[in-house]
Amino acid sequence: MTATTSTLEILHAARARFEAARQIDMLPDGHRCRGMHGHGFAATAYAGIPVDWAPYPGGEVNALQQQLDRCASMLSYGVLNQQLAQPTDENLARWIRDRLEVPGIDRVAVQSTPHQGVEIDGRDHAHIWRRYRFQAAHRLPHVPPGHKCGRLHGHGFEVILHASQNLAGTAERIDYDHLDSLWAPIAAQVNYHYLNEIPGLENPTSEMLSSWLWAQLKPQLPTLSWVTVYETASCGATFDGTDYRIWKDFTIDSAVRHRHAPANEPRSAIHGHTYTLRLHLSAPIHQVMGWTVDFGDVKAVFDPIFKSLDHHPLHEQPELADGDTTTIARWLHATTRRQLPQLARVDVFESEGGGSLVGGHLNGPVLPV
Ligand SMILES: Nc1nc2c(c(=O)[nH]1)N=C([C@H](O)[C@H](O)COP(=O)(O)OP(=O)(O)OP(=O)(O)O)CN2
Repeated sequence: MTATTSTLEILHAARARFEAARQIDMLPDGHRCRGMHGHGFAATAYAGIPVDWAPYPGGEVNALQQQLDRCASMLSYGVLNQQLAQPTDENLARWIRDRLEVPGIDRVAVQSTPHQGVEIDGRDHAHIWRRYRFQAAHRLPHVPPGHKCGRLHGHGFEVILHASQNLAGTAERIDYDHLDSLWAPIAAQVNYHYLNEIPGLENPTSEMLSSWLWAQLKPQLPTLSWVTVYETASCGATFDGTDYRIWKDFTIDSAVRHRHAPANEPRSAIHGHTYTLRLHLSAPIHQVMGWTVDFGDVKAVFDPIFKSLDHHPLHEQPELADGDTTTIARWLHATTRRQLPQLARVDVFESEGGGSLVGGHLNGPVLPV
């Protein structure tokens, strides 16, 4: 459930890490995860927290964090089977969700490794995802002369395959392993290759790559819900079979204080964060360029706003005086949309996974931060 202000949806987010052991007995004999083993888990909760629930306006993310930390501490350095019989990622996410004493929980995600996880959405559906890497070269043949992406260059690309399926009663490893088996022939085509030489990838933007991957995979994986392509660590595209979305991350190092925090709350004093700002844009694909909006144009348009925030005291700007991530994300959404009407959503994280999401619609894949 999201909190809504006129046309905007707002989600607060928090993440907690915990180390724990588990064995998953329902897996077939011989499977590596049948034996006792351990993971460094990350749990993330997203909630549209109603006004007046947190101890002070602007304290929502911290209040959610405390709740999530409490749940994680019940699991930390323990054997998960003592809490739940089949501690798959999906079951863990439900277990945590059921113990969060927070109104407006929208989704809960669990990552068992940096490369895989499950998210339980507001309709109780499970979305599993798994991340793959490949090394490849490309050039964008239609960009204007002098554009750096017109030159032959390369990336360590990352792809996340998201499948929407309810794993209840089935073995989680079948699904992760199934994704692996579908990815293997694609990896053989793209890894250590020049993408422009692959039929269908003559203009290999992130957008074109995401829809090309979708076309390869969807017939074999009807539950495929999104394909996400990271072109670099800070930008990429997502395709859901119909619509494209891109995102671009920015990092700002800024000071802040929470105006409404009580004096005994550390956030009432001047402090600071290395924030991650993630701008999501949604637009029809340009038929020649093969992209929605050039990442470079997003950077150029956002640059003055970026410069007004980076290495500045945010709370000294009248619109940001409250100092919390929701206020910052709302302001960024309003201010940036005037210059970039394709802006669909803004995420502001003050810590790993902890922050606020603001936009017209907040559905879509939650990308690991
Ligand atoms: N919408 C798209 N825009 C751009 C794409 C694309 O696929 N879709 N691709 C490129 C280039 O190939 C390029 O490699 C990406 O460059 P850039 O946007 O500059 O991203 P960086 O991470 O290198 O930028 P930083 O300066 O590190 O922020 C261009 N545009």
